[in-house]
Amino acid sequence: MDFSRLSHLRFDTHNHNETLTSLPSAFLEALIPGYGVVSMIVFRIFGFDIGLVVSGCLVLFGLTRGSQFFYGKAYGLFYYYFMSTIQVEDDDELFGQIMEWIAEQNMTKRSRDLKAVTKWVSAYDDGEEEGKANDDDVLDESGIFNFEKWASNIPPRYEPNFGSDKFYHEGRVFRFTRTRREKKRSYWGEGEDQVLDISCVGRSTEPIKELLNYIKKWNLNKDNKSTTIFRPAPKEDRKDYAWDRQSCRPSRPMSTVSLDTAQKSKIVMDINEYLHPASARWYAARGIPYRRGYLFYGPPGTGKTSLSFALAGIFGLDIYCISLMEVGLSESDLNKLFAHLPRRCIVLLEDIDSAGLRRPDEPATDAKDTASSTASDAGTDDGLTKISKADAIPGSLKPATVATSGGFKSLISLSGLLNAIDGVASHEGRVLIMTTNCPEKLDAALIRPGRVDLQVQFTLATKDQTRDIFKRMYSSSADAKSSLPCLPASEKRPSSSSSTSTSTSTSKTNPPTKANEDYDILSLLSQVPNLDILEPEELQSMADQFAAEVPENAFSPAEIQGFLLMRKKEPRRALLEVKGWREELVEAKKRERKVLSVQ
Ligand SMILES: Nc1ncnc2c1ncn2[C@@H]1O[C@H](COP(=O)(O)OP(=O)(O)OP(=O)(O)O)[C@@H](O)[C@H]1O
Repeated sequence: MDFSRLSHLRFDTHNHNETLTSLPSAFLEALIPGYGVVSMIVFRIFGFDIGLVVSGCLVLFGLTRGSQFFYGKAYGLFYYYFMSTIQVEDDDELFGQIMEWIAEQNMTKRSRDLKAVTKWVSAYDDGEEEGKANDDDVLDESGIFNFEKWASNIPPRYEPNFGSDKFYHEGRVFRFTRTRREKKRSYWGEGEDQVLDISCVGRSTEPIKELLNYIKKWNLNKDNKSTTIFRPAPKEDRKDYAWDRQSCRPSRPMSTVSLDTAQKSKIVMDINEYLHPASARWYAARGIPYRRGYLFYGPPGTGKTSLSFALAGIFGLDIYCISLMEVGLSESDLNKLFAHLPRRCIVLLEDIDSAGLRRPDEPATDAKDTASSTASDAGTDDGLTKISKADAIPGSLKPATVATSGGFKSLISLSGLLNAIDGVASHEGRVLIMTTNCPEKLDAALIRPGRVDLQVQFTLATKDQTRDIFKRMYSSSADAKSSLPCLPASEKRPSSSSSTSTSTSTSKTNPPTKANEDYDILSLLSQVPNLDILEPEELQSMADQFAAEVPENAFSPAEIQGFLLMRKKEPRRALLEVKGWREELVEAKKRERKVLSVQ
């Protein structure tokens, strides 16, 4: 730029030969090298002064920038004095709910600037996504389910991109702003920290609060009821937040847990009464800590976890799972976890006995316990545990840091656990469920009334439970049918009342035409049967026959369910084969064999 040319520029009001256009020309000459030559050429060829056009553009540019500047300033002042805002951070449950709601609003539908999200989903999370995929198009030409093909059918979710936009709700205009914040490290790697600002005109946040309540209700009323499962956040993140949302499962209906009806109703009624808002006042008026604890005990696979999830579903509670065997989980972590629970929730402490919590002065009774006590000493030497409270059983609650199966050391002493469960800092309003296979190994202090209010026994399958499991497996109700995969249309065959294991293996359908080394496997696919549809009376009679073949209190519901799952479309085959399976299982249990030849 040749600024020396600016020295030629002077405001001479007496010189009328100097036109107005020479003023910007002199500026442009100084700012754009060669401008004078170009303007002269244009003038000579076209006969007009290019300076007029350029100065017009400059004035427009200046006006635009100026108005932008003043608009920004004015909006800032207006925003500051006449608008209200509520901010939501991305680690809050509300963030996801708002994004889901806003994704369905007109603002997102008409926007030309969107963010497509293909979310990582866990096995349980994808229930909702599944609905969006086309189930008929998930098998390849050989009839094999292809996950990539299935996943490619799921459309991404479109969300508003970073920035601002406005939307209307119930006659009011709101401003939605999504911004990035500095990145923070999370369990899954480096994640993006985002915030949402929802604003409205007016000096009250009331309309935004109403909107957020509306979104929460909208979220609740969506068809798919689900239970969110939380686990302790990874050690390095625990100073920021205690819990990590792990997955979201469709809620388990209570009816799918086979248990004595009286027992089920007793638990449901007890929790229902406890959760009622009036109960909190009742407890407070009597000086009783507002907490409720349950002990579910019984052999493995009898439905302890299943009932916990069904209860969470029925009461719309989230589940907070803690394993005392979690590596690195210290007593202060445990206290923090209990202190950071929401107002109402279920805390699930699974397999409490295998955490090896016991009084150190108890004699070791088996090999595992011997290992435990050895490690207990080692653990104490580490100085990793300390007695934080001894009010429950004075004097006797030394740290019980032990090694259990797998060689991990639980850093939690019995006193530390008791302190977390019902210490002064502990949370009120939660439902604590502890599960165990060996209640006799538990310390009496852990299950004393006040900590455990109701003990629920789970037994090996009774005749009723066996019947129930059979009926649920083969029920032809709409729900049951829709959850079963179907064969490609060309390979469907009518169900016949005489279909058995032999009929499926001899069924003649077109073998796969592809000549490749997988031929044998692929040809088996053509023999996969379709679900035998049973009339209710027939189903009842078969369930009775099945229950008559399975000895009472000998097998767990999980074992029976496992056997039926292998024949989930073939109730008749299950009836035919139950005897062989029963004998094999009884024999295996007698000889303490872990593997079965009939499954
Ligand atoms: N009473 C039951 N009713 C219905 N299904 C059951 C029942 N018991 C077990 N099952 C089935 O068996 C499987 C294992 O059940 P679950 O995990 O609830 O058992 P658990 O008692 O918690 O076992 P563990 O003590 O080993 O943790 C689940 O798939 C569940 O559906």
